[in-house]
Amino acid sequence: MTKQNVVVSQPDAEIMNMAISVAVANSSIFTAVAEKPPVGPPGYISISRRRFVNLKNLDSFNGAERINSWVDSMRASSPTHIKSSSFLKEDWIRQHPSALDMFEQIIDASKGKQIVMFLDYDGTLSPIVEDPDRAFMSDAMRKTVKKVARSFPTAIVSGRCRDKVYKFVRLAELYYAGSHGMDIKGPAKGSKYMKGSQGVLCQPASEFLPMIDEVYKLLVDKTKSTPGAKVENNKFCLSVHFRCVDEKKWNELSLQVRSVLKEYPMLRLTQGRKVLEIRPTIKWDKGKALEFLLESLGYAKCTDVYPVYIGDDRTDEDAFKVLRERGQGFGILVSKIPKETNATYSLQEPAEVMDFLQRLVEWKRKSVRSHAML
Ligand SMILES: O=P(O)(O)OC[C@H]1O[C@H](O[C@H]2O[C@H](CO)[C@@H](O)[C@H](O)[C@H]2O)[C@H](O)[C@@H](O)[C@@H]1O
Repeated sequence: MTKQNVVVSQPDAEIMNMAISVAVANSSIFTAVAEKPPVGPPGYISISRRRFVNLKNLDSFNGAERINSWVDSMRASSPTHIKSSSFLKEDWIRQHPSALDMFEQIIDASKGKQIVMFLDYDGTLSPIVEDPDRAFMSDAMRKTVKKVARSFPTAIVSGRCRDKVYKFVRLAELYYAGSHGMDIKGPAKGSKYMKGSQGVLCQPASEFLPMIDEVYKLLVDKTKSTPGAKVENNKFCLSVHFRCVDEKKWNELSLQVRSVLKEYPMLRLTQGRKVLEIRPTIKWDKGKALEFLLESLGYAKCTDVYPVYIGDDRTDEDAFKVLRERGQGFGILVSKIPKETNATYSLQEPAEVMDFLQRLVEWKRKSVRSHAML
């Protein structure tokens, strides 16, 4: 990495045509979409804004039906509503076996390859709780993640804003991709895997900051009449929490969100666990963040890399899909209930995630020791 900041040209007026420059050394992620030779400083690659914004698939705000379908789907995927038959569950587990049960096979497949770990935060490293500000991770989990980071390059990939997730995790040796990957920073301590990576590596949505702040204020104001509603500012995206809102009021809350967002076609909605996420309509997600980090670590074209992504939410599916398409490594979905997923394996809850990570660290320790004795 020669330069470490994403440079984005002028805001609003020509938003659809402007170029975005992203600092990536020898990048291949962006070259495929680059229309013109770089116009930014050396070390930056320019991407046409027209290409960067996913116009065809603009998941932008387009009506009450759409938002109602989000709410219906949020309702349907809530564990309190799902009564899956034991047959369904067994079938699902056959298709997505427990990563703990498959541990030996996983290790065999990773032999001779560099494992790179990607960990989602909420619902993966910390249990889901009512108050998003109190989603603490246990000290035991923190110690485990610290050991993981000593053994393999490790990144936290979260929908939360990077600073906030850092405050929960408090490990300076990790890469952090906050705001669903729209804010990536290297380890504060520096990295043995990527020299000079302490700074911000990628912020592809920085021109959206003023808009996100504006919409945050509007949403706070609009939703204050709905008891239990909470709007969280995740810097490059926003979360509107439904968890503490009476289910009878979910439609009302969704309509409040709609009434604000209809004025902002450059923002789109995605759905998480009892949360609607509002984010820029750029083609960037946790999958792109994973690719960016692999590339930055120098593994873009390596056949001997083995990325492992663990996550519990819909937004993690983008990363699972990338791994499936690359045919490298695998995803692990954290879920107690059968869900459609691109992950290969499953784990039931954060406690099982910790077991899996501990086994991985232990295996690594033993394999380093046995190599040293050769
Ligand atoms: O990508 P993640 O790290 O999983 O972040 C996704 C969202 O997680 C948080 O919300 C979720 O967890 C809360 C605390 O357990 C829970 O109250 C909420 O219902 C869940 O949706 C976080 O607050 C959001 O901002 C993140 O986008």
